[in-house]
Amino acid sequence: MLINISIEDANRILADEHIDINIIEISLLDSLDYVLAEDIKSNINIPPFNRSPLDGYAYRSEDTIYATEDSPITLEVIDVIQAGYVSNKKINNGQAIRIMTGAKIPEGADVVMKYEDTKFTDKEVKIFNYLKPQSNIVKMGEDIKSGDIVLPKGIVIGPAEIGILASLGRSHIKVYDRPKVAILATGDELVDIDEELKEGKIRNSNSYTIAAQVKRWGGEPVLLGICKDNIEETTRVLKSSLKWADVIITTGGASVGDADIIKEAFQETGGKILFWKVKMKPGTPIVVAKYENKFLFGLSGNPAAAYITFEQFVRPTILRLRGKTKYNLMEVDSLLENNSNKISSQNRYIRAFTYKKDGKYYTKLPNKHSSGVLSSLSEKNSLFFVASGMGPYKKGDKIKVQLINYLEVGE
Ligand SMILES: Nc1nc2c(c(=O)[nH]1)N[C@H]1C(S)=C(S)[C@@H](COP(=O)(O)OP(=O)(O)OC[C@H]3O[C@@H](n4cnc5c(N)ncnc54)[C@H](O)[C@@H]3O)O[C@H]1N2
Ligand code: MOO
Ligand SMILES: [Mg+2]
Repeated sequence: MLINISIEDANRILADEHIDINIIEISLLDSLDYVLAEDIKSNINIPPFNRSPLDGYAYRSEDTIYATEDSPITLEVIDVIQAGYVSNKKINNGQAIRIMTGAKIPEGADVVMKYEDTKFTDKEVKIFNYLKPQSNIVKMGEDIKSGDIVLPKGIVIGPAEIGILASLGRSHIKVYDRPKVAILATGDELVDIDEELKEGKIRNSNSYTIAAQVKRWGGEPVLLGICKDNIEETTRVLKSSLKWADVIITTGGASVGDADIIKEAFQETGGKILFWKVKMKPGTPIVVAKYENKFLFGLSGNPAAAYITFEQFVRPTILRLRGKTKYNLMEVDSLLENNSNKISSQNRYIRAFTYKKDGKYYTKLPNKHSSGVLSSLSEKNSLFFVASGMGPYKKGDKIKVQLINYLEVGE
């Protein structure tokens, strides 16, 4: 078992683990934010015909070569085409058809002039200037050509992709499924949110924080409730969850206390421990195991430690399980707003609020930092990483922060 490893090694070990991704078929609108699991090829041209981009008149360009402001050319109007309809008339010399935006260009016409630049009656239209052939004609296949791979496998489905799929007539598509994530709180001291608080007890907040983080990154959280610090009971719950969950996250019992049994429980399930303890604060005692193709994350019981180690180590795994290939958090250069007097003896992620003003990012640190304090994580959107031995920092120092809610956008 690897113990007390660096943050980089922990990330590398996790990234090297093989990921089995499930593919499901899903209805179009439900596919928002899923990753596409098939190449989408078009079997039609879009638009499927040459069409008018304007409300105006379609005619033959050659008829109007000599049209000028002072000496307009008059054409006979032989039909009207609304969008969605076609004309069975062919335009000959000296003729025009009144046409609406989106309608199919009639046979014989090679140009469209908008209403505003003409003078017209029901029977005639006057053209005052010459337009080259093909002016104001949207070509068949301008948007999508038949045979094109319009959406490649691996892209994230957003509103535009949903529209493209709709235009291709796809009501169902193949996507990578969302991982099912079982969440278990462990600790004799825990009661659930609707239970009375007796002496020595605290409420289980971790399960809810973690479930919200899982949801935010697109996993499907399933709360397993609370387990006592008992290895048999914990192992039993883990084993039954391993039958259906892709990921199990526990909180508590990860350290060296008498009742800290998570590492042993992971082993009892038959899982292989990938590592235990990472050189960082908060969250040092994280334990990660693999059982077949499933991941088990044993996070510290301390609420801020669980929150931060989730973002560093669990989030990338959830995103990979959803078929995403980009999963690093966005990092920005920022200016520190307050002094941070501590010299860090260990690598440390400090919770922070980062905002933009006049084109620059600024970062404010809260007063409370302890790994047992959850309240000061409220409205924090970033983490200031301080490597071991670094600091103190003062107001105005240039720092780098991770934005917790945004993924890095790369090529
Ligand atoms: N002798 C040592 N003691 C500790 C060490 C160490 O290296 N040597 N490491 C400390 C560090 S760092 C951390 S972090 C914690 C990790 O603790 P555990 O993962 O074993 O978690 P617990 O002991 O079960 O609980 C810690 C703390 O968190 C509270 N807690 C637990 N579950 C929840 C929950 N679901 N919701 C809210 N709060 C929860 C629990 O009551 C404790 O206060 O160990 C240090 N000790
Ligand atoms: O690593 Mo622990 O999470 O700081 O208290
Ligand atoms: Mg403990």
